[in-house]
Amino acid sequence: MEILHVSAECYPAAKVGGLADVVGALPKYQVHEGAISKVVIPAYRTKFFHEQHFEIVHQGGVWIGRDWYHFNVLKEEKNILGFDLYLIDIPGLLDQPNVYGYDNDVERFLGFQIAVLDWLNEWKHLPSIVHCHDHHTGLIPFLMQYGYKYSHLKQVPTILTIHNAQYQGQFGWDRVYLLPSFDLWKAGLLDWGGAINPLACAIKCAWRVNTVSPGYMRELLESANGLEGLLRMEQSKCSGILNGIDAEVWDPATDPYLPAHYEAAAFEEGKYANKVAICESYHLDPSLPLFVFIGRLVKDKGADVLPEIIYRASQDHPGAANFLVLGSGDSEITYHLSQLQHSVANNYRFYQGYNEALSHQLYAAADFLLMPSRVEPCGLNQMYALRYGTIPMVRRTGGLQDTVVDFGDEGGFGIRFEHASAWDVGYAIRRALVLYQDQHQINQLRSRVMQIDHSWNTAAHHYINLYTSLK
Ligand SMILES: Nc1ncnc2c1ncn2[C@@H]1O[C@H](COP(=O)(O)OP(=O)(O)O[C@H]2O[C@H](CO)[C@@H](O)[C@H](O)[C@H]2O)[C@@H](O)[C@H]1O
Repeated sequence: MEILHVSAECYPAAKVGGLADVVGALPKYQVHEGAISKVVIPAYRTKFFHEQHFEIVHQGGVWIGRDWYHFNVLKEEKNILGFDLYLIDIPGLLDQPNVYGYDNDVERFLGFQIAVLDWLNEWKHLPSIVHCHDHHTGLIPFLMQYGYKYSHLKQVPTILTIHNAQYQGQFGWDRVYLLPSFDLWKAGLLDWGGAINPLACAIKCAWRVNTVSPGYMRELLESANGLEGLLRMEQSKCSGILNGIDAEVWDPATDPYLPAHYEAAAFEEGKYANKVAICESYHLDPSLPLFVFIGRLVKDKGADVLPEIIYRASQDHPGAANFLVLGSGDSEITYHLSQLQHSVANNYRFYQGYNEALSHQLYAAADFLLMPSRVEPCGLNQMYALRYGTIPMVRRTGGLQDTVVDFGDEGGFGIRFEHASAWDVGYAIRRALVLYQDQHQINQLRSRVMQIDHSWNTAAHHYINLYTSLK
């Protein structure tokens, strides 16, 4: 079986968030399962692009409306990720340092998709599956079915994985001329709500659709940023498969970013050494419980309530806990988090920006990880926290609900709350502080959570079963 994953991100080549982690790990585990799994992403000008070696395996040209671009398909030479990685290099379109955030993102990702299909058209054999991730690749299932140039690819099954249905990549019909010619009788498949909607189009045209947790799949049928009705209509081909984590990259026993290593059998000394290292760097008292937040600073992650949560906790329990936030995103949230450093001077630090090394160090150093997400399709952070012996504190939603059981319930190990409000999270923090006083109990929980297996083994198997059902 040969699978081609098409995505905008893949760790470590290009990462903005969890999509990269999934596309950087799932194929590796599929290779372990005996499949041939390949990944193709755009050739952004990232550190990885400059540092690795590539060979050109295909050359072509794409029309985006009236503009013509030459493109190269590059293959990473040494197979350092454990699977074949291909980059679509389109000078003038994709040769930028960042993944998203340009005025011409519509043209950039259209160019990427068209180049992938043009390249695929030239393969001497066909892959068994084309697996598309999120809206940046959402027009591929449609074009494989109805694009005149790609009739050769009609029989290849397509899968869409929805990592986040909030983002759909819509653009106006005035730009339909950017697409390669297709059967106009099928134009309705591109449309949702009067615009071209790549995510909606993929939900209609992919052979199977899945989300990254069963809980999120159920939620989307009720509320999916306008796509709930469509998902209900297509429900028979939809399912939820819980993400895993790359247990080789995320392993406190070997993680190269950590100053001290540890494992479940003997974690206390090593985990504490990581906490001391972070507290020294950030001038915090290591004897206090450390609460961290890591993630994109957007409302969906509940980041807008963090300032109030932290301020209130510092008022209700003066000098009893430390907070450290690592993130970047919305400018208003960033401003409030920065300002908070003046009012909670001794017990709160804010690292604004993206820092992969620091994120690993924080999962290891923290006692508690805060995730007040309003929307969380799966969430990887809570699984990384568990692996590093850190107790996750999560809102009861999506994949968080599927992976974290409250320690007050039978077999539980985390802290759950209902609402992304300062009141609810404040109560959860109160419970965490009481738990922290009982070092025996918290150590038992830490030891237990470190042993939970969230590796990709199970999920990789589910995906292979899904592909096999399409043969
Ligand atoms: N400032 C920063 N510095 C360093 N690292 C940072 C960082 N901000 C975030 N990260 C890292 O980015 C990843 C975030 O992953 P998530 O799954 O939580 O979120 P995301 O919303 O991006 O993904 C979407 O896709 C994934 C994958 O399917 C789903 O789990 C999720 O629910 C869905 O919203 C983690 O590896 C985290 O450590």
